[in-house]
Amino acid sequence: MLNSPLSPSSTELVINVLDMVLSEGKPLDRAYSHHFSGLQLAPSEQARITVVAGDILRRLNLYCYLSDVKFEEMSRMGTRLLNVWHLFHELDLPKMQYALQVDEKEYFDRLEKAKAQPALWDGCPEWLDTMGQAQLGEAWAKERAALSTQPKRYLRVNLLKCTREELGKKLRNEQVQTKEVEGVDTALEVTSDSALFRTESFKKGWFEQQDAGSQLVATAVDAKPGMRVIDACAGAGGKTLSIASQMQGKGRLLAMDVEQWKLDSLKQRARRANAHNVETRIIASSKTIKRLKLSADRVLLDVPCSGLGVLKRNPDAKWRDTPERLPVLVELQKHILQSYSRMVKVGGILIYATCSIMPEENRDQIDAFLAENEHFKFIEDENISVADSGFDGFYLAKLERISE
Ligand SMILES: C[S@@+](CC[C@H](N)C(=O)[O-])C[C@H]1O[C@@H](n2cnc3c(N)ncnc32)[C@H](O)[C@@H]1O
Repeated sequence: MLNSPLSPSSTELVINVLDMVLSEGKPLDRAYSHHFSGLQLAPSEQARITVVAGDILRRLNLYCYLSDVKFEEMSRMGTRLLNVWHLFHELDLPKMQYALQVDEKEYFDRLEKAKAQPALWDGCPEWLDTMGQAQLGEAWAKERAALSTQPKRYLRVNLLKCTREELGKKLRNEQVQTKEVEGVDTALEVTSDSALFRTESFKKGWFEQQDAGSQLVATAVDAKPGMRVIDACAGAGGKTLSIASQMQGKGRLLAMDVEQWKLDSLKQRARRANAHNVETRIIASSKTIKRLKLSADRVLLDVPCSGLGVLKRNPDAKWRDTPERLPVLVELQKHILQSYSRMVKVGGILIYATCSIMPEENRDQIDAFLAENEHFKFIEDENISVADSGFDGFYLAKLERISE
């Protein structure tokens, strides 16, 4: 975690970030950019602040319990929570001038009680623990624990511009230390606290930051040069760019979404990456899909989902989300599968993916789709487990269209 306490000013920044997320409901990355803008923080100090804020959000209920602070009291009581965080990680307390002190006896009593409550220990809200237990049974406990750990930073090498070895070497010259990720040919893990986006390698489009699990999903598309490929829920193009590099710039890659601003950002990233065969198209109505009937060799449906596989990276989501959102998402996923699968041509492959680890969004969807749809044959699926892989959690299934 850290090997020395935060400075008083960094402690205050952490409290402000937490307050913005918890009281104003702002996403964590927005709170960081708001509070970091205009400050000349060294990249290493910025990294320390994000490590602490991220860890607190991953186990917010635990730290709140240990410090007897409520989520909504962060601006008034945050100094006590931060003191408890330091105590928990066996660090000296930060030297804040006006901090609320910790009653150490009370803290150690609470610590013992917390150890006997695994879900609290893993920073899991009750609704999520109930859901995980119901959907994953015995496998849930290890996923829950893994979701409370600090995520690693991964890069995807842009093979349109360089090899993984070349990227590693260039980054080393720019004081960024990396190591190759076993089993994911396109991935490097960043092992230093460097500011990645200021590097020349980034500006030249040699890499994108992308979790290794997400890279595995994109690799499963297995797009070949010359194919017609559709990425139908492309967002800002994390997977589109990876598919573009599989295609070596040859063939047609159509990136679609319902949000134009995401496609605009995708276009910009595609230019930087030299991904010239990417075309974007907004999904304005069902006609956009109908016009592409039976047209694609590969269709990736990286559907909107609960994001419960990526909570290490987006820990603020579990304090905003509610269980009521899941059935709505499941219906939308069902609709997308039914409707967008029409774009796959006979002999073509449909790849369904989520960044969730819940079977209801994953294999259950595929089983229900296949039960109603004789035109597709199941090829394989994969659960990318947070606990087993160390990456974010994903699901992917591959289906082949066998008839019109
Ligand atoms: C999981 S995200 C995609 C992430 C993206 N593939 C990536 O790798 O960066 C799901 C995307 O689906 C889009 N979406 C939501 N409803 C949709 C719909 N009905 N049709 C197509 N895309 C939709 C969202 O805007 C969002 O960008």
